[in-house]
Amino acid sequence: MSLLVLTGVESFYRASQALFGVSLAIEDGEVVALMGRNGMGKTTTINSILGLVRPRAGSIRFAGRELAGLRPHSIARLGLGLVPEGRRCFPNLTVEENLLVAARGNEWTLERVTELFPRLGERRSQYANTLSGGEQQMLAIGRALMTNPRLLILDEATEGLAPVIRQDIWAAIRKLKAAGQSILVVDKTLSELLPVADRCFVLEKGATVFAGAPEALTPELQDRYLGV
Ligand SMILES: Nc1ncnc2c1ncn2[C@@H]1O[C@H](COP(=O)(O)OP(=O)(O)OP(=O)(O)O)[C@@H](O)[C@H]1O
Repeated sequence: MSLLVLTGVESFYRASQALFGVSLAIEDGEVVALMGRNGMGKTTTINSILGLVRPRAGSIRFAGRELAGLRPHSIARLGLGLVPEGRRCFPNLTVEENLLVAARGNEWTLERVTELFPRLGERRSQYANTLSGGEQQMLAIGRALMTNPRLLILDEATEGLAPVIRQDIWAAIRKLKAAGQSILVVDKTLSELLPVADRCFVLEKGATVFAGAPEALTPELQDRYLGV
């Protein structure tokens, strides 16, 4: 059984339709890339999975369960861990407190997160608002992992960060993949994303227009669907 399956999802913001038929599937342990130019519906797809936007048509099944009608907190509890665009941590809690308040389950611990991101270990008693942008992003990923998600969702996790920090984050994503973590990634850095992805889905105007292995996403297709 697939971990996550979207079939013909249509979502709206009030009267304005944003998704016109998004279909995608993620198997357990896969890293899946969700791609497309700005405004094509990637974040709306993620919001639809999480129940933050209610689809009006189509189906979203997570671990065999239809998510339609469930509230966002119930959906999150089924095992979805989001790292949102623009990293949200508690500014007035320390790194350690930020991680501990997110903890649910016992596979991911403070120790494991700080092993993945040693910088967080070095700064464990620092307040989150004193961290650099990259460190806050690592903390946001650490917080999502502390919930022990069956599926980790990264929405533009490397956007706007210094190159050396982006490399740390990609290295962490590769380690998570090697550990068998299922991940849905939205990111514009194709040179990092394509080698780590098992499968890619490309959205155009709110619909899935490509589904396949990263090797099948030829330079021509990249140009057609992702070029500026
Ligand atoms: N809160 C909102 N209210 C109304 N329309 C919205 C809202 N959020 C997004 N949209 C519209 O929905 C469509 C899809 O946007 P979405 O943010 O999902 O795209 P995206 O692929 O994630 O783009 P980006 O890379 O810019 O984040 C766009 O036409 C956008 O203008």
